[in-house]
Amino acid sequence: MSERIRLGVNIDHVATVRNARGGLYPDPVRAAQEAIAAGADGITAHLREDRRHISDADIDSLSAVLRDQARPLNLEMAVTQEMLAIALHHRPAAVCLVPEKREERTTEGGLDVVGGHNWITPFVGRLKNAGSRVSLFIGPDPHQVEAAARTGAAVVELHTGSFCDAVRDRRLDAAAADLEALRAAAAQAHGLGLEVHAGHGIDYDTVAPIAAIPQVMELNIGHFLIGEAIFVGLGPAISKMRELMDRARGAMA
Ligand SMILES: CC(=O)[C@@H](O)[C@H](O)COP(=O)(O)O
Ligand SMILES: NCC(=O)COP(=O)(O)O
Repeated sequence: MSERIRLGVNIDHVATVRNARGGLYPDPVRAAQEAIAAGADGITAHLREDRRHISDADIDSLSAVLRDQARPLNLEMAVTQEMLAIALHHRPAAVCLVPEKREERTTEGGLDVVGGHNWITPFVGRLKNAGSRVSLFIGPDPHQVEAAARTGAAVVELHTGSFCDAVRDRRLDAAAADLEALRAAAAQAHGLGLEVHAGHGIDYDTVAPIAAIPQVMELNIGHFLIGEAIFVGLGPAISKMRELMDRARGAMA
């Protein structure tokens, strides 16, 4: 399996910069349009309960603009009634259910689907009935993968944060173990009929081994690309990430 791997660009941290001063600049919608023009296959935005970056107005605008451009919005959200109502209103192409803790700096772990099965499953059903493709953001844990398949979700997005942190910190044994866990979880999920995505903390140094996992069909990458855009521009940052993804995939063929 060496189909072209999709790139979803997460624009949360364009909104972080905007919110640092208030006002409207830089505009996440413009970032989404420039990301699409640079080759992104879709846009991911995380509407957090505390609205620390992406706002409800951003989601309103992104929904309209991406629908007009026939590009998917992947709305990341917590499993709450508030977020469900927002998702049912916008009916985005994709919804990714993620865990949230108010005190966290960023998403720390994956969704506990094993523990939350009874309330996650009907939540998935409501979103599917509204026409959204539902993804569950989970760690590369075989029990979580199996539970995710039982919810009726179409996709699992594997949390790559532990692997990326280990590579950054040069903890090579931990990185190897994390990569093996990602590979095993991807194969297991695919075998259960789930589409496999991956994301969190991916940068130029970590994208290749993740993109080389044959079952992975989409990467969602944000913080690093927005940071790199400060130095080289969003388009060139995305183009380089795209090239690294395609090279990793091509090496598999
Ligand atoms: C789920 C995930 O890993 C990210 O997409 C998430 O959006 C991270 O949260 P922040 O963007 O707030 O860091
Ligand atoms: N789900 C992962 C995502 O959308 C982007 O995560 P990051 O690259 O901002 O860490």
